[in-house]
Amino acid sequence: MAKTIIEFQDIVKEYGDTKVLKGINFEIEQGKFYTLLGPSGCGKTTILRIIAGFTDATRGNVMFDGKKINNVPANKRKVNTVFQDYALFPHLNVFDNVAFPLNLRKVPKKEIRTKVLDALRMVQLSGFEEREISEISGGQQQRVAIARALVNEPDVLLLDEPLSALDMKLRKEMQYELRALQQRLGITFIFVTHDQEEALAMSDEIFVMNAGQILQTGSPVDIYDEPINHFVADFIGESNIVRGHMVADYRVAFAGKEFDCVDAGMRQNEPVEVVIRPEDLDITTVEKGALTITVDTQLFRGVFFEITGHDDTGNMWRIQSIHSTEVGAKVGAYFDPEDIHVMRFNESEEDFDARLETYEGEDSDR
Ligand SMILES: Nc1ncnc2c1ncn2[C@@H]1O[C@H](COP(=O)(O)OP(=O)(O)OP(=O)(O)O)[C@@H](O)[C@H]1O
Repeated sequence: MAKTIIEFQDIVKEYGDTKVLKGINFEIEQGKFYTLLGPSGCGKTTILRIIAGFTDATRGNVMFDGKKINNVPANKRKVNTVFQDYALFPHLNVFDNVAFPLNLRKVPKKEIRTKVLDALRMVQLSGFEEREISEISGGQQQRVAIARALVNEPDVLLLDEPLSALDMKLRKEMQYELRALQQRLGITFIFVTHDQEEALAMSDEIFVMNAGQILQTGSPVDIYDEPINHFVADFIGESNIVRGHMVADYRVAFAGKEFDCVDAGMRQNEPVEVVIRPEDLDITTVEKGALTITVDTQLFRGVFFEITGHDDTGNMWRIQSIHSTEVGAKVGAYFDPEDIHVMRFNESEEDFDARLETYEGEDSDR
């Protein structure tokens, strides 16, 4: 296992009566790409600011490389931040922007030149040294900001929504670039976004946040396939979420019927929520379907038809199918038992992980 570089121990942040972080615990391992993902105002930037030393936590400890750093000033921490608006100096050229932190530290001129040229090479901007900031594109400005953050050779790079000012095409390109850069340098990246697609595409580990809390931690695949609750299932990707109850281990009821599933460890008759992703549902004839759906809308999305409809008990369903149908038609919907994901109400992440571990093992032996 890689070394833990940053640890948050029960971090609380209050502004007056408002608690914006409600007891945050996590460990960040060296050399991985982490993403803090959550809606606006959930506390992502506040976490970055506490790591950087721009804001103090009200309670709790921030550990860096095993040592408490609560009282270490920002300029003494081995972290650097890339801000959303890049915060470049418009009156300085590319070279001088990147050199700025080194000039501040009174690094010798010759060393500055080597380090700046190295940093610009890392972000593929060699030859742009003399350009003014106004003479380069948004994506290039972004890379200058990253070069400036890298020039101090931080152990951890904090990136606060660094792609949000870019248009969609450039944003996608920069996602590849940032990911490749992180893997090449082996520096720990902590990236903030409210864009779930971006988080899924780029991260080794995602912390899904809401209202000052981390709801779930895991790899993109884990979080997508096994969301802990309604919020996470809804926030990450598209979901059908319907209510039901557990009949027994590996047997769940919803939409007035019973189905085999791969989830277990709940009480008999316990009310649950069931998630099935639209891409895991397909349409067939009513006779062959597991559920009968009346089609409400159909949109052609290029690679698939996006069909919405309702079942006999009033649940709404979204289906992505390569087959087309007609509005008003009755179709059968089908899915595999492993595509049903059952969620308990108010299960803690610890209990959720323990249950998954126990029953996933059993399930594969069945
Ligand atoms: N200096 C401050 N004084 C009072 N409240 C603050 C201060 N800074 C942040 N907040 C509040 O703390 C909460 C969390 O803010 P934060 O910027 O961490 O959220 P965020 O998840 O990064 O949001 P966004 O994606 O919009 O940047 C918000 O409700 C915000 O209004």
